[in-house]
Amino acid sequence: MVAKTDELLLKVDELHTEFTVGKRRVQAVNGVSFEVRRGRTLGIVGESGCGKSATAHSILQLLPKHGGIAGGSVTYYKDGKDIALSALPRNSSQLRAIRGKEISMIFQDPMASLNPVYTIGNQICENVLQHEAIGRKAARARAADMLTQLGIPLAASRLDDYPHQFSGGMKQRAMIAMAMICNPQLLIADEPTTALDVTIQAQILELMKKVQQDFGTSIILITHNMGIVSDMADDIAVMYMGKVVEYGTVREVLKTPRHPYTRALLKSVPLPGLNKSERLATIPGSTPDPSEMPPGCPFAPRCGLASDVCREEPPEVELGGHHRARCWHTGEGA
Ligand SMILES: Nc1ncnc2c1ncn2[C@@H]1O[C@H](COP(=O)(O)OP(=O)(O)OP(=O)(O)O)[C@@H](O)[C@H]1O
Repeated sequence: MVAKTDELLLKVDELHTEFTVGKRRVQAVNGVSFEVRRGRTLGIVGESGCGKSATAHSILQLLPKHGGIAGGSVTYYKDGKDIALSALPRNSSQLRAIRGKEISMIFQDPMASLNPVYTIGNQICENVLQHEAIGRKAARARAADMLTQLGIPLAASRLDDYPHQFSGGMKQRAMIAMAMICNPQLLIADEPTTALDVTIQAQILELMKKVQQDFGTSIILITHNMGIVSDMADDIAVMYMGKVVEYGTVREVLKTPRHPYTRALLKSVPLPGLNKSERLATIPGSTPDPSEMPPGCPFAPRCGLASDVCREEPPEVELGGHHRARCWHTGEGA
């Protein structure tokens, strides 16, 4: 079992990512900062459209042509050196060498990422053949071993199957195998279980925990599900309208949430030991259009604590430890 540490692996600092849609400019990521430490899981949580995926895709610059990083930085710490990932051209050989080898991603929908015309084995081996000086036979053996570790019976013979011969849960395991085959330092999992039924969801999440324990992989887990975050993550970044509004360890954020949005999110999901006796609440109102953001705090129109001061950009308040929240009213309403 590999221990969790406090050593920095990735730092995202004041990241801005924009998309241009016709004449509109969408600020999908609007000054996001967080850290990922070795062997730990950071959960990024927030409602649909708050910029979770755009943040994840910005780390490896996996953005469409009409999108790009407009400010801030992403730094990867490797063997005592820091590499400014956001400063590398998106098709540079340096960035390509990191993608899939040191930092890899798994996506929500395995069907969108698995190619139907290639066998599972070919697709898993491709990654390792691309990044390592290894023969096809050795790559196949490693792929079979990885699938076995991920609980696929008779893995060596299943390598010749095509994606349509795998069930949903098996496809997601194959995706994890593809992402893990090069033993990356960081695995970014973007809603990895949303498309699966709850039993398989639980199995896949357990597998990700095991992979982390066995290999010491850091994980960024993106989800809209606070329950999954409370179960899986060590640290949490709560996002709202392209910003991290609260950040800290799971204990700091779940036990003493200080942003009204985090509190509202927590009241809207059943969490063991946290809100047993309370009725679940919904968050009133809806998120504003990201291309027409109101001035000041974007949550103010939906917030019970909002006052005149919230028309101004809220400060990021340091709350002790790693805990911080972006709000004028962090001391109220607990
Ligand atoms: N390829 C794109 N082109 C244009 N706008 C985009 C693109 N991808 C995301 N956006 C916009 O950026 C904002 C953030 O989207 P993003 O997908 O990052 O949110 P999310 O929190 O991951 O949502 P979900 O949970 O629904 O996946 C949204 O307003 C979205 O419409």
